[in-house]
Amino acid sequence: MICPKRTSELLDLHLAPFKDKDPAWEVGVSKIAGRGVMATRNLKRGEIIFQDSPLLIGLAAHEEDTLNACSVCFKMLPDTRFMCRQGCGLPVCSLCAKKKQHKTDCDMFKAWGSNEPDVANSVIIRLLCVARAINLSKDQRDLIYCLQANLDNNHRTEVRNAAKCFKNFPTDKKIVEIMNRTVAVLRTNGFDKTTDRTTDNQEFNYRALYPLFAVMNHDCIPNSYYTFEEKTNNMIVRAAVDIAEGEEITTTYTKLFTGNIARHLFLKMKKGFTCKCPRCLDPTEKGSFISGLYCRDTNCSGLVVPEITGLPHPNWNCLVCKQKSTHAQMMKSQDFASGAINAKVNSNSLRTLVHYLNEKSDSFIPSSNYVVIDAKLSVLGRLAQGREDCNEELVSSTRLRYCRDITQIMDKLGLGDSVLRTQLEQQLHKEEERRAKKQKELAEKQRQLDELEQKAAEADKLLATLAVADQAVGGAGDGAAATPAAEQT
Ligand SMILES: C[S@@+](CC[C@H](N)C(=O)[O-])C[C@H]1O[C@@H](n2cnc3c(N)ncnc32)[C@H](O)[C@@H]1O
Repeated sequence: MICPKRTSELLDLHLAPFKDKDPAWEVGVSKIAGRGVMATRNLKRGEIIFQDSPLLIGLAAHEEDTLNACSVCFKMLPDTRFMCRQGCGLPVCSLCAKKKQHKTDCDMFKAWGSNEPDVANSVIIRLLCVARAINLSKDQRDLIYCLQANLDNNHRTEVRNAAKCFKNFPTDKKIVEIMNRTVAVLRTNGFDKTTDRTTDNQEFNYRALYPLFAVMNHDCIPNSYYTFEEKTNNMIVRAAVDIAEGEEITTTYTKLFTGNIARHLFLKMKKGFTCKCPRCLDPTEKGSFISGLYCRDTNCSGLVVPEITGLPHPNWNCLVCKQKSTHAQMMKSQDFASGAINAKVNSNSLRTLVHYLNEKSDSFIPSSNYVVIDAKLSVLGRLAQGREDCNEELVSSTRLRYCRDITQIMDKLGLGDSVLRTQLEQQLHKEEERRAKKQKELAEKQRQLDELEQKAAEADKLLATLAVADQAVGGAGDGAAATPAAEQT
């Protein structure tokens, strides 16, 4: 393990513009693994713990991505003429083309000589984040070297493949080693993520290295969560729950709603470790039954969970009738359910999907299963876009029901705050407010109706009285008229 003190010194230099005078964190020896980030005082849920800025950042440029995003500001560019006119092989906007960052990138890639400088090549564009490490200061580079790098067999492939795209790719061992090391550090600690920018409403994929975040260990129920500052791409880490002084601040490297086995496989294959957090050690995942399936015995309504956690192919056990099933048997049920639900998710009609989730899927997959949760999240996402052809009542009831279902599962898991929880709570709040407002309007309409009815009843009553009076007067009149007439005759 690299000394936490040296890591702290280098992090202090990197974070100098943002670091509090009295930071709420320090790098220390972790009980989970190697170094970790520790709380230096009690932290309240929601409190900012630290701000981290990217030491390296660049476009993710996956093969399937559109490549017309600026390599400096990441803004999407028009489909044509987005490549640098200097022939470096990088996409850049006209504003950023004049910036120092691009000049450095451009000089480096021009010297390497892209084979096809006018064609956007995902391998070249993706390499930029890695290649930027070459031009960092010594302290910054030391910080990269200070971070954990899982040196698996594949970490050299990226640079090797990129080398084929240039005529004069560096052969200097030191430079190639910096790039290979950076790839390994990025793979162990980096971010490869999609972001939706709210201001320009554009989505872009980037890869980045946030060095303080890179020292945070994983827990499947993390006690912190992060958001990004749009302008700077800085990361803001907040407490997801109250955290006591001395406690380790953890994050999650996986999606919150992945089942035990999928999380285990991802962490083992991609991050090289086996998680032993309480959620991972509990086959029911804290009673949330996220991976739970129905018993194969049609006469039993029990839930089936893995017998032992931490295995890629465990046997499964029914919690009611105790029948054992093999992993292959249970995966058949899971695959069938996933296939059926995902087919509906990918079909065009939201109404069909909602009907299926509300009325049909419960007969073959428990509503706690991650496939159902994912499908409900997809429905909520589509409703948020507001483009679906659904009536108001369906939108409202679905939103309320799914937000409640998902927050309930989060509560069972013991998950504190997160970006997702905030979004769900906002949607719930908005929907509840809308419903309350509608009910108030309905009550007001009812009151007005009652008032009108009352007035109408009063008017009827009055009319009836008048009619009676009229009749009485009419009757008396007839008599009165008769008399004088009689008198006249
Ligand atoms: C981003 S680094 C975290 C910081 C790391 N502990 C260090 O000393 O630099 C990720 C690596 O930390 C280790 N790690 C993180 N969380 C872990 C956990 N829950 N259990 C075991 N190892 C973990 C794994 O080796 C993983 O590849």
